[in-house]
Amino acid sequence: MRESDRNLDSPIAAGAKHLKPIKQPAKLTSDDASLVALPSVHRPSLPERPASARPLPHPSDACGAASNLLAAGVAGLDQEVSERSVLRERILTWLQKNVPNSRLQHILRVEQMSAELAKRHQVDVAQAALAGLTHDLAKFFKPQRLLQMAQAEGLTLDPVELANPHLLHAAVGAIVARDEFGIGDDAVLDAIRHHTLGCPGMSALSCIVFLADSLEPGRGDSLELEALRRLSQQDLHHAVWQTCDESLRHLLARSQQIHPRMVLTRNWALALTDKKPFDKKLPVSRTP
Ligand SMILES: Nc1ncnc2c1ncn2[C@@H]1O[C@H](COP(=O)(O)OP(=O)(O)O)[C@@H](O)[C@H]1O
Repeated sequence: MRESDRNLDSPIAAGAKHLKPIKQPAKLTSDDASLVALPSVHRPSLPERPASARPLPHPSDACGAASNLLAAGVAGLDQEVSERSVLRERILTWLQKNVPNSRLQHILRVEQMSAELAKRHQVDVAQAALAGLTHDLAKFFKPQRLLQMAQAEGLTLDPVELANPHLLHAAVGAIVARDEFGIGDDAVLDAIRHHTLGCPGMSALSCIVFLADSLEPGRGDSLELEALRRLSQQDLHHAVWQTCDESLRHLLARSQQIHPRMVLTRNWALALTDKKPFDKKLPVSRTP
């Protein structure tokens, strides 16, 4: 299911032919904004007076205080939304210089699908959108650069990564997100790190970006993909398990090396999935 952009037969490349032009940075909706916590407002303490001496607050005072609080909250919210929008612009400008347009379109669809899945599963939409937007920052780094950056970071590389340095684009992408864009949110950095192979115990946010990377609409419209998209709306762990199975089948069919972390991710997600009978509409194996 997963293909490099260099392969013109890849689902992404195929899907990209039917793609819309690069979207302008979407404005955050009021729904997204509502997920941002209002900042607490410091109120100076008043000298104590006996209860009997305290005048009852005039209703208009209460209204004034409430509207001050609201104004302070809205200002904080506006600032956070505008900081996010500035960061998104910076990332988009960087991506336009560092990845081909077909990959940028994929990234934008991953951002979008991550945000939708986050909303559906009550996960932070802003974190999901940011992780989706940054998951492939290092996708087009050359193998030598990936190896060198991973080693400089002190990462221990296993034999499959040494033989396939491209797998390191996930871990190196998190380094770029941190160093180039100052992203310090560990949940977002983990979601970038785990977007290709997953990781046992990964958060709902990481599950979402892992799934969005494999299932975004540009990946195709096979029955399997459609079924996995429906499943991702209902049950993240079940969808991670099935998506790993799909990727593993694909790797086996092409005689590619398999990184064991995906097998561990698959076993973890399988163990967390209720043993319900399969949805008849969800194919579990390919028939010739
Ligand atoms: N478990 C795995 N073991 C080895 N290679 C893998 C595994 N999962 C994915 N890959 C390979 O890693 C590369 C990158 O995967 P991915 O990040 O999903 O990229 P893409 O977005 O191009 O599909 C692909 O070439 C894919 O075949």
